[in-house]
Amino acid sequence: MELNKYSSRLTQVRSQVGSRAMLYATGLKEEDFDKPQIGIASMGWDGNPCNMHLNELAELVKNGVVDASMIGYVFHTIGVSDGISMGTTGMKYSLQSRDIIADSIETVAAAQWYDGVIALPGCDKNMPGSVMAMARLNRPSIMVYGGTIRPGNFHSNKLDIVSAFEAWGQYVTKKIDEDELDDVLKHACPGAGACGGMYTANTMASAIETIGLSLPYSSSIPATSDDKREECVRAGAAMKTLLEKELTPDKILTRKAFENAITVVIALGGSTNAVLHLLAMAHSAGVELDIDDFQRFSDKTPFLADLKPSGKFVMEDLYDVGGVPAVQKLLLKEGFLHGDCLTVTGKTMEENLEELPGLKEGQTIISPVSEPIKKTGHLSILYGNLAEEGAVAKITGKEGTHFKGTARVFNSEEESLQGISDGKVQSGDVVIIRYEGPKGGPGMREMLSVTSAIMGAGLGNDVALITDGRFSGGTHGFVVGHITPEAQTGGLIALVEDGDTVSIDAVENRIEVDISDAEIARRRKNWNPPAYKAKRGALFKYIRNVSSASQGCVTDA
Ligand SMILES: CC(C)(O)[C@@H](O)C(=O)O
Ligand SMILES: [Mg+2]
Repeated sequence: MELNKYSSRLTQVRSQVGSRAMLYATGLKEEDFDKPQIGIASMGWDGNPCNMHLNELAELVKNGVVDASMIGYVFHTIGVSDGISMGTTGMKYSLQSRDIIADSIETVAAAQWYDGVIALPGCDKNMPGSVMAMARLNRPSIMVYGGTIRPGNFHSNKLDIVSAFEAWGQYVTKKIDEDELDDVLKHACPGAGACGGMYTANTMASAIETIGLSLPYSSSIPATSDDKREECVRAGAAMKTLLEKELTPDKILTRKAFENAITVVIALGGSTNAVLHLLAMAHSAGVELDIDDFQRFSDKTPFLADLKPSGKFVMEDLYDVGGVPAVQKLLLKEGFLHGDCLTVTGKTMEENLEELPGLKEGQTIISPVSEPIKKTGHLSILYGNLAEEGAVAKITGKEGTHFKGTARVFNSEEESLQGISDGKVQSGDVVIIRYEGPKGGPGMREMLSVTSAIMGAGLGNDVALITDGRFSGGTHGFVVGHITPEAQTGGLIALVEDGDTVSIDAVENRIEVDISDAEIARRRKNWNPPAYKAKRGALFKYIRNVSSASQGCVTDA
């Protein structure tokens, strides 16, 4: 069988003289022209711990590709560091970077006729962006996750990036001083790797490994470990198998595989961003999935993992007790997963797991299914007059299931942070942060600075926060995001005023503001949508193209 189905369009067609001349210049010899060509998409760049080691890993991937008698071409795409841009207008570029990554990998691989793609992503948006491109291209593909960061150690406390955000809340409320704050910042991120708790990067890597597009353990192997380097080299041989079996993403990205991913995200207590990203990945793959599917699986999947942000442990700890495959093995045994889904090993999930160990005896990170942290999932899809097209809540149970309070309205993240510093937010308030939606923000910033300030200020159990923006995987507390329709497009969230009563019911899955129809009509008459915040450039294009949060914020609908 010919493995160079795509690249042969350049290498085997006599008239493609320009192609052949230029390929000679890249170092190919005559005997290389019938080898498959693999595009290696590195999201490496120096300025972000999640990504700063990826170019080096890409060279290891290339070695593995060459060892398997194929040609490897490393190319690059962009990234945004959520951790670095958080709390600033820079974060408006974060979500759209997912679609730029997808577009750029699709562009290079399609234009250059690569026979397969191996992607090396690190930070949050890199993983879904890579998979969206793989689905669109539908050529054999493997994602090698850049890996999780190790925890920082300080006075025998395990620190991570969220420790830094929460330290700020402690500092402004005078619980720690300047020196203690500095110590946290200096120790929070000890090297390369994506944020260490079950935050968005580790959530998406776990979801994608479960879907079957990464080799087993990819999501839990730490970034700086020898195991990660070894995984990179192994990807070449795995790619060869995929080419031989013609195992394309459409055979892996099935409805059942997405159901498995949702189940694992819920068992692990993963980021609310998984809702957006899995919807977008399903859209690229042509798989039917909607936000209500998340409720269906949340209703029947137990929340098991004592991982940060709501728990104690980090991804490296999970790796030490068996990693994501051991969690899959438990869930498969208990009947929560479809074992017959194909993966990039060329085998099914069940076949992969047969050869792999289960959770280590005596471990305390993953609860048994009979004694979960919470019987049902932490993700809820809420509806009501405040979210006629849906909203996503993260309720781990520690915060309770109902909240009724007084609206404290802010028209941006900055306003809300100022409000908290000024002591405007008090126990019993429902903090509303609006005009932060996909079009209004634009770009649905993550409200991690705000939720961490609330936590750090000790208000975590006493206030709720709702927004048409989104949350970091590091956010915990009583929070509802992705409110759709967003304020910018006239959702009722735009008409709420200070002092209104808002109720959130995470049992009945409702989110309502108590205003009469007559009052709503009166307020609506006086409301005009504010001007878009971008008038040209990338964010303007984003505003024009982006779909709602309930549709995954895709830009090609
Ligand atoms: C900075 C974080 C924690 O990585 C965040 O961006 C997330 O979404 O989890
Ligand atoms: Mg993020």
